[in-house]
Amino acid sequence: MVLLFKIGFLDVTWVDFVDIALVSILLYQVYKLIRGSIAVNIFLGILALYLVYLIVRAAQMELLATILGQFMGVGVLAMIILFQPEIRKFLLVIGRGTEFKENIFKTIANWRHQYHDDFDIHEVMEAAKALKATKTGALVVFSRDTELKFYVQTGDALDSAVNKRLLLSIFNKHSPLHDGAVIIHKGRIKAARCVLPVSENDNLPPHFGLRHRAAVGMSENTDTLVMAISEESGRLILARNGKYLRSLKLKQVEHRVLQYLHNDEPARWEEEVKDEEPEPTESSPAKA
Ligand SMILES: Nc1ncnc2c1ncn2[C@@H]1O[C@H](COP(=O)(O)OP(=O)(O)OP(=O)(O)O)[C@@H](O)[C@H]1O
Repeated sequence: MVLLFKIGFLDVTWVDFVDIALVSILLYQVYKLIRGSIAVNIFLGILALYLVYLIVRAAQMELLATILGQFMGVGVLAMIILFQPEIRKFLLVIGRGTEFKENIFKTIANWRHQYHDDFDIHEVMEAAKALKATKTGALVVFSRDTELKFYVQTGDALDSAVNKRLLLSIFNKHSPLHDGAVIIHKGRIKAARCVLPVSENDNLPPHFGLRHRAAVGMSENTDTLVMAISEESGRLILARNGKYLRSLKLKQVEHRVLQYLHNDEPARWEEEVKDEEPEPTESSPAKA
């Protein structure tokens, strides 16, 4: 190994620089992933404990080092349990971003096109327009690649074509199916009344109720695009990868849904989300 310089008894090589750079990137990515959730506090706590352990061990404080060493011994297992949702999310992000996956998608593009032609997005948009106008709460999950069997099973299976009247009937306040979410996959309404995971992100606006938290939570945990319409204000949000867009015009919503379905989303979707205009206050009504 090429020795760059020495600090006391430490031999510093270029590999050490690469090592430090990679660890820094990894830590930053982990921080970015868990930022805003309570997991960040646990992560910082574990990091602080580990640093203390390193110092204690270097100072050869045997007793304290042994006690902290016990914690560190079970640390990996504890971290897997504590960070289970974040690890899932991390692996999902990696899997989603690989070139391999992109190539596969391109290869089967024709098949994808055929299936999306079966699905008339205007039916959903017309339904969304009516739901917003009548302030009818709605939660719709678009799943491009997976059937979401686990979530479908939490509701009532339907397997019907997507059409405006059916969506309006489902979300009608007097319908027994109106509670929970509708899942759309391969141009079919797979199920209604589905229960979605609720986001624990502390940074979501306080006025977000369970419906919106469920939309964001679902997008955190799965590779889906979720649309929520508020019963209180008629406001619509689109959630993706734990982020959300609001104040969108219906044309923009349609565009986003199509981009998602055709796997043609802008690389900077998440950054764009952060730049969205702030939620209007009570005195300034929502635009969407
Ligand atoms: N985890 C969940 N999964 C699926 N649907 C949910 C979930 N949590 C809430 N909902 C749906 O949201 C509805 C309203 O919940 P809540 O009143 O807390 O939301 P809200 O955001 O305040 O309402 P709104 O968005 O209409 O203003 C519930 O009746 C249910 O249909």
